[in-house]
Amino acid sequence: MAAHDSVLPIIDLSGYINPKSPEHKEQVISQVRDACERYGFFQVKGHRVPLKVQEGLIQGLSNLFSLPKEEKLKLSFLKNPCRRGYEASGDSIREGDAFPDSKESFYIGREDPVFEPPGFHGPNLWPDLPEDKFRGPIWDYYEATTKLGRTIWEILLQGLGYSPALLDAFAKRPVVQMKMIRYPPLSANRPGQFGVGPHTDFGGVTVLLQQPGKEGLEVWREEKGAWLPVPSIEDVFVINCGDMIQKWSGGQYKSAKHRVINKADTERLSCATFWHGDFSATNPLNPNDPSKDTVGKLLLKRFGNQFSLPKEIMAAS
Ligand SMILES: O=C(O)CCC(=O)C(=O)O
Ligand SMILES: [Fe+2]
Repeated sequence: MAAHDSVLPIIDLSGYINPKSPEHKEQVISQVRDACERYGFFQVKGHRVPLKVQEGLIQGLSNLFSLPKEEKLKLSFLKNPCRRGYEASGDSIREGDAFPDSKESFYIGREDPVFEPPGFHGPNLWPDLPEDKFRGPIWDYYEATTKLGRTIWEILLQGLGYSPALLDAFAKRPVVQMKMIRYPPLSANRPGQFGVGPHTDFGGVTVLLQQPGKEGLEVWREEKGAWLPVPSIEDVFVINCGDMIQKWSGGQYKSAKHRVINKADTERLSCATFWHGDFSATNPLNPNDPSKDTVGKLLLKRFGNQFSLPKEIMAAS
């Protein structure tokens, strides 16, 4: 495993999705397990998300973030009970950081017709842009990465010796949230300000697309005491495990700290699809886990802190 240490592995998922033999599939499962144990992060190719869909997403993000600020603020996520919509630069700060994140973001999730407390299901907010400029390509991408997130969960389960069929009970109507992000050019930041400050993701599997050629993501390597930059490669996704997976796998799969610093003097776009599972589902990575914590309970614990959810939403948890 020597060569692995200074770069994240790039795993070819075609060996799992379209295997030439059972061994081929097993090989991918064990590569993913090794990467999750060692880094909590890896990159994937052969994932079956068409390049056209990825390009459509990046173009859609560019269309959205170029809207006038007043237009974007009309869609503020702070006024939305499902926390869907627009988050302005400066709305998000973590304990210990000197400045709020410089990024601006836009959130969507499953498209459910009515709001359901505590706020993981409900309708999305869509900007006033023609269908083919935003909603169409964004939804295609959401669906494709939702499928990829499920495939990764299947692989993670098998890496721990469980059947992928456990996912049927875990994901009847999974919470899958998508965060589209724009990082301003470096010169727009204050000295020491992060695009996104150091954090771990709080839920299940994260499927991340970095705009090709726009670097900035770094992963903390505890053993080395150093940040490892994650290259931004066309048609390659970054996958990582959140805190729920670390907890539910008994620490076998890591939830690694990461951050974003856009060092370039051009904007950087990215998009994270957070695939969590059903709100009321319990641990599929250890079906004998005595704690009966649900996805919803664990998410609310963290969301509550980060977004200052209104009291009535917290009370419903
Ligand atoms: O933009 C990126 O590369 C990473 C974003 C991220 O870590 C997050 O939104 O949780
Ligand atoms: Fe993250």
